[in-house]
Amino acid sequence: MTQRPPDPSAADASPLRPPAIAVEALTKRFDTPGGAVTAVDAVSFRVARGSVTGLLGGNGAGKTTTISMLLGVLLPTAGRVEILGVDMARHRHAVLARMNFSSPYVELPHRLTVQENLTVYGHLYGLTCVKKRVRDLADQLDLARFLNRPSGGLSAGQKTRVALAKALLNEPEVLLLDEPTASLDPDTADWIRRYLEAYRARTGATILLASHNMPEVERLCDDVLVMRRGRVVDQGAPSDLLARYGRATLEEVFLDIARAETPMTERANAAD
Ligand SMILES: Nc1ncnc2c1ncn2[C@@H]1O[C@H](COP(=O)(O)OP(=O)(O)OP(=O)(O)O)[C@@H](O)[C@H]1O
Repeated sequence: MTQRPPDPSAADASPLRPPAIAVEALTKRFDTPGGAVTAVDAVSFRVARGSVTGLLGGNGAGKTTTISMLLGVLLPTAGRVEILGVDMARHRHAVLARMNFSSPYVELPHRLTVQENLTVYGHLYGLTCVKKRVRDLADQLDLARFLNRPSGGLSAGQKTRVALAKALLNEPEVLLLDEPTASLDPDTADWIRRYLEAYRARTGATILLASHNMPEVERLCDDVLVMRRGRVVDQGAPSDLLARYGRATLEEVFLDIARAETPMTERANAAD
């Protein structure tokens, strides 16, 4: 496991290095019996290296579909994704070892124990000291007592922690997290947030985090992307969004955007 130097007090938006994530006109349409559904509609955004960026949006806004396309597990209908400067459509395998994800919607094989699951993934990721890495992560994420239990028999919160351990096996430079603290009790959720903060501080990793938990986003994120009906309708630092909407909390900003007929950015663009 290569140890990167502790990075960043701040995200690296240097124009000389490609951003961690660059997305251009990304679109996903699903054909359904009821007609085509445009889940992601010509979305463009960048995520700076070393940042923790929140991906917000109401149910069905397109967050999971976007993350799936960033991972390359879902093919875009149109548009382009670059991760760490690598075109995912053409050279996905050159960058997969440097990224990882966790999602409550992707379950690990139920019958395998936690230890077996993490070991299989460790080998898939080509780690050299799988046993030690699994032991270390089990210690860090307080999973040691679950290692010999079948993954399918764990509680939702325990599964979330195992999924995070799986996502950290290869010490990714780009970590995509879909609702990482969903179904965790407040104490465990707080512990996971501290873990992610420490992980970012130690490794300089970039984290893109879809979340419905606004205090979590305010605490963890340097930058926020807000999706609505498949489009990115606003982006900025939490403090910028609070100032722009004249609100005290991100929750209020979220409600303003969710309930607006036309979000503020679209109104501004229309006026240009
Ligand atoms: N495989 C699919 N086939 C058809 N429609 C889909 C498919 N996957 C997603 N959708 C639709 O695409 C839209 C975006 O879904 P997505 O899961 O990306 O939203 P989300 O922002 O992650 O929502 P949530 O917060 O509820 O998890 C929704 O209207 C959803 O019904």
